[in-house]
Amino acid sequence: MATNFKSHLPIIDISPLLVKCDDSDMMEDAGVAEVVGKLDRACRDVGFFYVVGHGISDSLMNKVKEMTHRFFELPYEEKLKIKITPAAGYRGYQRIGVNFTSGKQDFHEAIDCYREFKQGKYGETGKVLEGPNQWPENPQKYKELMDEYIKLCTDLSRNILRGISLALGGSPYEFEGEMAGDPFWVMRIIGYPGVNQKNVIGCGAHTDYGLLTLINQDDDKTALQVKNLAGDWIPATPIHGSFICNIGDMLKILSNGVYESTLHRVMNNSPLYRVCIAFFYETNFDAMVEPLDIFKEKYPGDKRSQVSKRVVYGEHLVNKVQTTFVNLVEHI
Ligand SMILES: N=C(N)NCCCC[C@H](N)C(=O)O
Ligand SMILES: O=C(O)CCC(=O)C(=O)O
Ligand SMILES: [Fe+2]
Repeated sequence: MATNFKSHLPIIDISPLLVKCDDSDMMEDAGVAEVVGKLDRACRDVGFFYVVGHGISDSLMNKVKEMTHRFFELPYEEKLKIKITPAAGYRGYQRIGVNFTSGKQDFHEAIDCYREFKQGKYGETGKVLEGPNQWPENPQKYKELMDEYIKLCTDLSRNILRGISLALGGSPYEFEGEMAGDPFWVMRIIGYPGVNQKNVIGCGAHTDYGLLTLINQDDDKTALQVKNLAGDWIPATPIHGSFICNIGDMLKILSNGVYESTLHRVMNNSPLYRVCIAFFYETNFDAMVEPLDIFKEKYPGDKRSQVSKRVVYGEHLVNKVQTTFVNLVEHI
């Protein structure tokens, strides 16, 4: 695990990158080069970092969390109107205890959303996740708000990945085109009830499945924990207005193992209800993901580059979803 940090996660102000991210020669800008250097260190050493200067307004970040609190406060019957089922493409609301990580029940409830796509577009594999996202009637305009948020998160993720692509020594566009020019995305809107006992596992240790994750979490509870090289769990204390950004399994493979996806878990050791909106930016659904030639050439002798993995992203995702919700299948 590429996490040799001791306590804090790095904080990166990416605004210089965003100013230039549409210029192909962005690396000539000193500000961009500095951001790229920081991204490289953070991705090599930690796999997790805070992003500030990302251009998504505080008021939108907050509104997304406020609306989410309002949804989870609704009575159970109300939330169950948009219940997750295999027939609904595993989209919708799941009560506490439905989600499993490594065979254990997690203590959270959530709405799961996936990018929508045309029936049949991704064959048999894609069928598992087909269907429209399910949105509640209340709070009103929740869907509209989240649609706007998803659009901004998609653009932001692509732009951060341009920096990461440069950080690996590639062009800005190694994670576009055939690999991720038509990126899939996943969004989990998650609620963790407050507890009065320690060490209740809100979400068990896992790595994320795709390229890059953007986490928008409540400011006043520390619950997300990241595992370092020494095996300690380091708290990812909230920083107001920031995203926590972390590397997923597909970026590990594409980078030839130079950057790794870091284990993390969630424990809301607080009596207060915590929400988190996790946006997962992924490759194309049908991308065959394997180490990119450019990174195999650049990092041939690297010990960590023994990534022989080759996986179709959509299959990786569907496998994970079916393991996570194995108990739902019986209730169709
Ligand atoms: N789409 C992503 N990355 N979701 C991460 C969820 C992690 C928990 C899930 N139960 C699991 O077992 O992985
Ligand atoms: O609740 C969080 O802070 C993170 C959740 C998470 O790791 C995930 O859904 O993949
Ligand atoms: Fe995660």
